[in-house]
Amino acid sequence: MAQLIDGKTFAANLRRTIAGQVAQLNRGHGITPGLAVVLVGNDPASEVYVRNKGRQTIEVGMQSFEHRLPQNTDEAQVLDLVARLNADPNVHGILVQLPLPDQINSAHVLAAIDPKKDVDGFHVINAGLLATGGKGLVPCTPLGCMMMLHDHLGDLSGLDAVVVGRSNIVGKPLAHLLLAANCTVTIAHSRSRDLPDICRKADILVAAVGRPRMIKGDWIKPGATVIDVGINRIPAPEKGEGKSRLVGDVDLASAQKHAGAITPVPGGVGPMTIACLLANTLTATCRIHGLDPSDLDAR
Ligand SMILES: Nc1nc2c(c(=O)[nH]1)N[C@@H](CN(C=O)c1ccc(C(=O)N[C@@H](CCC(=O)O)C(=O)O)cc1)CN2
Repeated sequence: MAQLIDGKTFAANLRRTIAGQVAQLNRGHGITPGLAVVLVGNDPASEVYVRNKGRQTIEVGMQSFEHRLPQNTDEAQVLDLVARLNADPNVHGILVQLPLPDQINSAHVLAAIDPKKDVDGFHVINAGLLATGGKGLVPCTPLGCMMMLHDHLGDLSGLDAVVVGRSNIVGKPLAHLLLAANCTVTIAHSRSRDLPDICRKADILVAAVGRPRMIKGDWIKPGATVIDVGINRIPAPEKGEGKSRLVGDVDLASAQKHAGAITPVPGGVGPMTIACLLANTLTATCRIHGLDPSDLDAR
């Protein structure tokens, strides 16, 4: 039976470390990191994520600035807010919660964020720095996946990694991070031919395709480490009428019989996303103030 990689505990430990580093930054330099989160509209899942981000930001000792705009906000209004946040010296990190309402072009908004404050790591400058081995800000979910992989496997050099999914937010940045860690990386997707066979070659299998329970146990190499990034809400009539449950992109029950270790959904990669957002905010704060984040005590 596969070991379950506990993202909740991992994230809690990371937040404890970050809280210590924030206190250190505050004591030593009089700096308090500030994170601004922009939520446009009333998507129920986004509401929950933004609330959790605000709460956890405060818990680690950072300042939280929450900006809620109505569903009918136009692009110019969001761009105006981003410009003000770019110029605000108390704000070190800016995050615009996705998805945005249809009338707003996300690419325009993400491009308007100062890359130094882009704690989501979605700006093309940060994407380019990641692709070319530079020192930018790395998207939170892939960063969390790498932390869990290093913790579980140590050195990843020479391992075969298959990433199923090619999004700009997860699949592509994670492929770059795995490559930088000396893995042999294959990016596959829903249209890849012989997807089960491609997956069976993986020592590290990452599922980020957005299709509930698509990856079956017999697609997994015995003993492989499986990272399930999927967050899919499916109907759960057994819990009562109109109820739903969260499942990943991997069929956990069958995967557990083949994998060596696997991240569950919920409780795997998800909690690491917000913890890594806080880590990125700390990194951004240090860099903006000309400090080296690695000088902070990581205990
Ligand atoms: N600007 C961004 N927008 C979005 C991102 C992002 O990284 N930046 N990612 C997702 C949503 N997201 C954070 O924003 C996020 C998703 C899931 C979780 C999480 O902890 N999931 C839990 C389950 C929570 C639940 O019960 O619903 C888990 O997997 O255990 C945190 C953050 C899209 N938008």
